[in-house]
Amino acid sequence: MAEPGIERIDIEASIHHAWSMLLVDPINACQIANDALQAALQVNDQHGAAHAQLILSKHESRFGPSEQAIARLTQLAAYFRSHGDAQGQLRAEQALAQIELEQGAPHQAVIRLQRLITKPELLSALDHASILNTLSTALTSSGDRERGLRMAYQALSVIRRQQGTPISALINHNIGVYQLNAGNFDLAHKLLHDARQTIQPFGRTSLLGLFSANLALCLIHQGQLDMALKIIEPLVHESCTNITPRDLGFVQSVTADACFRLGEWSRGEHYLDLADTTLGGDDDPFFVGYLAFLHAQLLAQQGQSESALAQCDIAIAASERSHDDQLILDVINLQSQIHADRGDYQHAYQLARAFHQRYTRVSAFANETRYLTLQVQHELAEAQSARDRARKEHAEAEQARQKLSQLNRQLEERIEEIESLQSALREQAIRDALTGLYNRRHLQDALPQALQLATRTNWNVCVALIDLDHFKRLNDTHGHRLGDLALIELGKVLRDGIRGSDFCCRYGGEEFCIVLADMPASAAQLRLNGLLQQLKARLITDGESQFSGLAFSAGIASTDRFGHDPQRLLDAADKALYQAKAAGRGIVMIAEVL
Ligand SMILES: Nc1nc2c(ncn2[C@@H]2O[C@H](COP(=O)(O)OP(=O)(O)OP(=O)(O)O)[C@@H](O)[C@H]2O)c(=O)[nH]1
Repeated sequence: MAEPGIERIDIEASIHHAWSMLLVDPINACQIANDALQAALQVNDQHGAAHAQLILSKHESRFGPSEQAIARLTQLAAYFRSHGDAQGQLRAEQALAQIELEQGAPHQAVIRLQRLITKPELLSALDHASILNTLSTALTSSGDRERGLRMAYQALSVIRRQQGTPISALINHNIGVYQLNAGNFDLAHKLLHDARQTIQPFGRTSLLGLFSANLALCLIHQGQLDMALKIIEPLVHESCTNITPRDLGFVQSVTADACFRLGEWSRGEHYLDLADTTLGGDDDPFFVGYLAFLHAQLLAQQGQSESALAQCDIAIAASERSHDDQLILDVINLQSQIHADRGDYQHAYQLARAFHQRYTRVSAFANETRYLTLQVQHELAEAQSARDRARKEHAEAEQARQKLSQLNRQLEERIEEIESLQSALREQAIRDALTGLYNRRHLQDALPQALQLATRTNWNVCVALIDLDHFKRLNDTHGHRLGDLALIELGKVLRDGIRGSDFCCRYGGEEFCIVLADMPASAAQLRLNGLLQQLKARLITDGESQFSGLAFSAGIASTDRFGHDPQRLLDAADKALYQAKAAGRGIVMIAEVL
């Protein structure tokens, strides 16, 4: 059995591909969707199957019986809703709105579509633009032309980064049709021409038929009949699989129209017959009106004025329903001509006046539309530049914020560096470089502090001065290097031999000082004697010479005898040290008050 993970990716990719092709190459899109459906059913992928069916149903709604499509799309919309698939639901509902629109229920379509865009931020640009485009057509069909136009331009602004795509062509085309109906032929020509150019590379699709038919209709209104025929006639014999019956019927009708206006009556009649067959039974008011008008032209030319006028009445009624002002003007004009040809000048005159009144109204509307178009474009451009400005400001603020936090980081690093440098310097200032012990400067700060603490805690503190014996001789005999090593060794013995709360420092030269807290003088003497023995036992060597039996003399002064004045204690300890030296060295003496 196939690996389900792999099938899932294939199905998803196929569905995505089919969606993107549905507009321009529906036959191929359906083939791909069908394959995806089979694959999805095989691996029991309900989600994939539903999306594939959605594509097939959408196609069916354009090319096949709509009742079946409605039933399937309704089912699919419910399925997507119950499974929380917002995009699936949206696409199914949009397809339903499209059918409602084609079935002449634009109000219903408007309500459905407006529900779909309540949260535009959740839609992809393509889905959003597509819904706005359908909504635009639905609004225009329901008579709200102004909002229809606004929606179309809004759709265009939503996909402004995807110019040249089929959907942008579709939107341009719809605005072109809008301008065509309003009587702004130059603007309509440009939009329809651009839309047709965009869609042409995709081959002979239904869209090419539709866009060409509207462009040809525009050219007819501009009086460029040959050009109109040149564009539309080659598309007339499309097979029904590539083009929807409505689009094909429209192409055939416009071709007939161009022929009639060129005076090519039998050629036009042929195309009108084709259009009748293709559109037979379609009750869309636009097609009903257009076909009736074409028949009226032909009948009038054949001298059957009564039948021609009857067709004109049908055409007027239908185009009033489809809000097609241009067709109404054409029909009134034809009616007037028929009456004039029959010698009924009174009727002809009345109709000419009606034409004139209507024409004035339509022209005013065309002007209003031009103005509205500019206004909408201006509003959208303003909104766009406000959005761009806000985005730029946001980006600049973010950049500044990042720069600031980078500077802060650098500053913090610098401060840390300075602080560690300062503490290294502080440490350096109170440390003796040779032995690593504190130096005399530290003693000057630390001794008064230790004595102050002792006053509060009622401890006895001993200050001991220690001086190496016969150090000069050692230096002279073994050299300064060994002398240094002897100092380092004594430093180690002292540091390792005192408690954590005590401290020792190099007082100067070969002299050291220890401060022992919470200790009577006799205990300090005992401790120092122990250290003396340790030192004596150490072998001091620099690799070349060696020496052992190094000794020191020491004098101890305690607070219980000399009080808490640092200098008095140091002086007393120094005196005791002197006495130890005098007494023969290698002795630890306790200073006594005389
Ligand atoms: N190698 C070395 N010698 C030092 C250092 N500081 C002081 N000295 C030497 O220590 C010696 C001290 O000599 P003296 O003051 O005469 O004392 P002593 O030779 O130890 O004799 P007594 O103290 O009387 O036992 C001098 O020769 C100094 O040069 C040092 O950092 N390294």
